[in-house]
Amino acid sequence: MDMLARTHPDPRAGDLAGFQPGDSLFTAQGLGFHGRGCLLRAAPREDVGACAARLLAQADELRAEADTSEPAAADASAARPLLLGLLPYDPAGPAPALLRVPRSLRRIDAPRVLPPARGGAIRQRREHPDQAGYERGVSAALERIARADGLRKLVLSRTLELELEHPLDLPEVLARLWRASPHGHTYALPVSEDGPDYFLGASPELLVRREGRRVRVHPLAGTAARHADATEDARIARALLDSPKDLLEHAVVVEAIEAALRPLCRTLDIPSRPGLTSTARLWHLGTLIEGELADAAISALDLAIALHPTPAVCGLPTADARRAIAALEPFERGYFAGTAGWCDAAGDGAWAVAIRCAHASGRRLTLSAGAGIVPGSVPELEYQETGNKLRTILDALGLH
Ligand SMILES: C=C(O[C@@H]1C=C(C(=O)O)C=C[C@H]1O)C(=O)O
Repeated sequence: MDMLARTHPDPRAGDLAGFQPGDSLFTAQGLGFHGRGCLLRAAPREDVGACAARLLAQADELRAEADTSEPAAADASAARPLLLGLLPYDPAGPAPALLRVPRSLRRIDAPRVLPPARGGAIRQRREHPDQAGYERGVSAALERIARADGLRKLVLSRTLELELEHPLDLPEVLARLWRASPHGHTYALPVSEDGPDYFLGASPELLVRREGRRVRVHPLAGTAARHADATEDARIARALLDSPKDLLEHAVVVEAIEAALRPLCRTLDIPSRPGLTSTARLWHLGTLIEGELADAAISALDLAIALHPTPAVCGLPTADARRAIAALEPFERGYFAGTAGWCDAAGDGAWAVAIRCAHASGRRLTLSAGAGIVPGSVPELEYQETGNKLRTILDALGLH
């Protein structure tokens, strides 16, 4: 019985060369899950938490049935059913939550495919909104915050729409993304039934990881562009650690995460000041928060739902920021600023904030990036910051 095929028939195990349209990928800290096919999936509009529990319980039952009729699995890791998922920024928006228990799953520990030195070419590009439109949006956001009716921060984003010479070559592009950020989270999930549309990216930001009762969250907020000269780069990093505007942007995120986690944890360790996290192009303020769950029944996905969206991608208070973003951004975020990750039947898992990403549909690609707006934000600098974030994903995709 082939209800839960244990490994892909592809002989090149461990190699992304076997990645096919319709497959899913999520990697975190050098460990990747490559899923193929779909054994079980969420029903449209089903409650995400309840649905995940139902899918994993069903997958467990199917595994138990398969166990009685099949020899023991060669890959012990496959014995625990696991779902790969992508949740949209707005749970009430048009993009549905995607949760899938893959028909077969394998663990891969390195991309191995060698991407060519040069990537794909861009035929057309359009910024939406354009620079003037984005900067007007930042000014309008600052006015809303200055009204002193409660809104303290909002994250305003923009998109870059591209038409490419050729559709993305997925194995190549995923290897490129993974290599570009080996310590981050590389993800690629099909957003259509048969797999031609993908949402993919390489996020430096961990929304939440759960291992048993241990919980880890690593929010990033507050950004500065890096410099090629090492002395200047170090000066920029020190200045970021002392920037009142960036410290405020960051503190708001930590405050919201503490409010969400405190009731769920019996211990919670929150450093009093942020540290630094770097990517190839950017410095970020980051705070590593660790805790111990009060109730081991709370899964990684439950935690992701409780935390999402943090003010790193939305704002504070959340409901006010959501409304302001809907009024000021002239596009639907879809899966951008949502979360991508995995969860197993024991409740363990990891979810990344879905940023530094692209929605790919044939030769069309939509990239999105946002920046936190607080008192002291300067419209032109926020435009540049979102440009640096967009360049990160363009570089990682090998586009020029
Ligand atoms: C919203 C994005 O990034 C988030 C916003 C940041 C900021 O405003 O400084 C930094 C890291 C991320 O939490 C993005 O990359 O699009």
